[in-house]
Amino acid sequence: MSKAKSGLASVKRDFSSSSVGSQDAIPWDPTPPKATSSSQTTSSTPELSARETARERRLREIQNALNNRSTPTLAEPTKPSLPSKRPSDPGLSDALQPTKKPRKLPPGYEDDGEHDLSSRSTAFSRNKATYTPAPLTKRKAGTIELSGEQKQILKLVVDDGESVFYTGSAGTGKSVLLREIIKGLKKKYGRVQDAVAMTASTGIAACNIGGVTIHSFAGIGLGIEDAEKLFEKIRRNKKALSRWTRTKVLIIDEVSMLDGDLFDKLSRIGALIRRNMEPFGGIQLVVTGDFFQLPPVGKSGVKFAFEAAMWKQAIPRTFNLTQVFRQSDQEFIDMLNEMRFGQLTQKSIDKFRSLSREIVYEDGLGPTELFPRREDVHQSNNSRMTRLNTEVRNFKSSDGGSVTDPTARGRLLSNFMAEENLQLREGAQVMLIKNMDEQLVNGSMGIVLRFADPAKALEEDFDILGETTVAVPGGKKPASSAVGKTTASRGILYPIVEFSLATGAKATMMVKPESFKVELPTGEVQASRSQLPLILAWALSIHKSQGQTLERVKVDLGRVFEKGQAYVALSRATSLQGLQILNFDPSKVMAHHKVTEWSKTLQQAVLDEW
Ligand SMILES: Nc1ncnc2c1ncn2[C@@H]1O[C@H](COP(=O)(O)OP(=O)(O)OP(=O)(O)O)[C@@H](O)[C@H]1O
Repeated sequence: MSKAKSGLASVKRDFSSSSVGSQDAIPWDPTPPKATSSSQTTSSTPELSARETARERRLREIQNALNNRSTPTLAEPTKPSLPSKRPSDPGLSDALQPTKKPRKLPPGYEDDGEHDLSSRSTAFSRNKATYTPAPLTKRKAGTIELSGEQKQILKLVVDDGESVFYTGSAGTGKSVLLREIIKGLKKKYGRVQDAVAMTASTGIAACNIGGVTIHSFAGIGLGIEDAEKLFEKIRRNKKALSRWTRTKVLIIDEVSMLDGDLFDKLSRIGALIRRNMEPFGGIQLVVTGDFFQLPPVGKSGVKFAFEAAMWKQAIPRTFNLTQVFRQSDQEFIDMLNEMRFGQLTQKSIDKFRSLSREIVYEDGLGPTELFPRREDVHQSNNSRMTRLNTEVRNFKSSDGGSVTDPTARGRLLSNFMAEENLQLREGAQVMLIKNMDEQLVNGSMGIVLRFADPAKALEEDFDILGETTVAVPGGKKPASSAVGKTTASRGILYPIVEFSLATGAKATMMVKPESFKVELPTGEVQASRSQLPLILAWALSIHKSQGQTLERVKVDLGRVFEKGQAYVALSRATSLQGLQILNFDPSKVMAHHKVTEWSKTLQQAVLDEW
């Protein structure tokens, strides 16, 4: 086998643009598109669809402009008194603009020359910037073309069965690649029971990939005892024992938060159970994460997984993804990379400081404020809700699953992004927490326009997102009761949300409940929750924001206390224009010295290998 090019030789290249291109389009389908969500819009009323392709939309806009009429929206709010005014058609003026200077877009994006990042009007005056959201970039709807480096790792893992650790700075597509790897492995192993174990260091990260925590997979409880004692414990747990024996590939996501001692214990346990003295008993490992992001929690002296005695032996190959997808502005990418390595130049410090201005978003959709503490998140969201002064509607989740112990169950359920009690009001700013189709993805932001009865979809002309079981508005039914299907929901009012898409277009949809699960490789659902796939999004914890891509971000660095937190928070933003930073303090953005040192040795090791 030809030796794969290890990106770690190019850790330095992180500071500049990367160039790996890719030829073959790989269809990207995070969750199967709901037949209803896309097809309804396009097939039932194509001329009114807010979800048509960007090109169709532009043609219609131009046609409308020529005919001197405004663009119709999918569902008009019944109450015109929304909290803020949104332009009827933000793309219209662009249509009439002279062609802008071409700009460089990262591979994976398609530029037809019609849109220019610089065309977003961000006028700075007296420490205030006005931001008129315009189409950001045009990405091929429905497809993400994996870069060359992503494809290379995919092949090594799926085709060649190699154990790998791949890292990369924020936004380099680690999660996108992991989803492709999971897809590929599931296809490879088909029905082989327990073959692919999808785990992560924390519950939230595990939920994001539809898996379980590494603790839960391993059956080690808190994992405090030594490996031999834990081995005895697992031997008495038939299910855990069988998982360890059958697993062919163990995926560990967000490894930066995994404790180094635990890594060694797991390796030893695998060897003991499988009677194979190789690390992890010979199980193929796929480990990913960015050690410059959040560190292991709950211990004073942090021991990172790369400090584990078995780390190198267990994962002989390491790769560094270098192509940043989340941001396309090279200045911002460079600033984030400097920050990641704790090497901020004065120029970048000045630039970060200049971002303290308030940004006025002309479409009324405000930034998401990121806080390190949950209390601040609740307080911020609650105070914004109270200001709305519209009727509160409570959506209570319907929970289930095989874990019955209330504490254990509560802990599992608390990892879901979906709330047990979701309170919404007309005008509430919300974020979608599930990939629904190509355009409405985890992280899509919107505003609740009104509440309506799904049975009136045809009459009132709106589309419905999410067509599964029903959460209980008002909490009238017990939380554990599994309730009926869509047809049984007659009379229940669900929110109609106007989403702002990455293309700059709007999509107005009714949002219905979706199910969220913590599932073992056997298919056993440990905990499940049926709830609207929405959360209030004026504020979010940095912890929950990990993995998200946000176009409008506000961070007060004065509140940040943990290494890596500032980097995670700022790197969620897609552009400098959509980022506001209060109390910027260079000492708050320092990388952990162990991680910085480790990354240097890695670089050297790979250079030697070359
Ligand atoms: N090959 C690609 N082509 C186009 N867009 C991509 C590609 N890979 C990733 N992206 C996009 O880049 C953004 C960041 O991707 P992703 O969340 O996978 O990065 P990440 O490395 O996991 O980031 P983080 O470490 O910050 O969580 C997402 O919007 C994703 O859709």
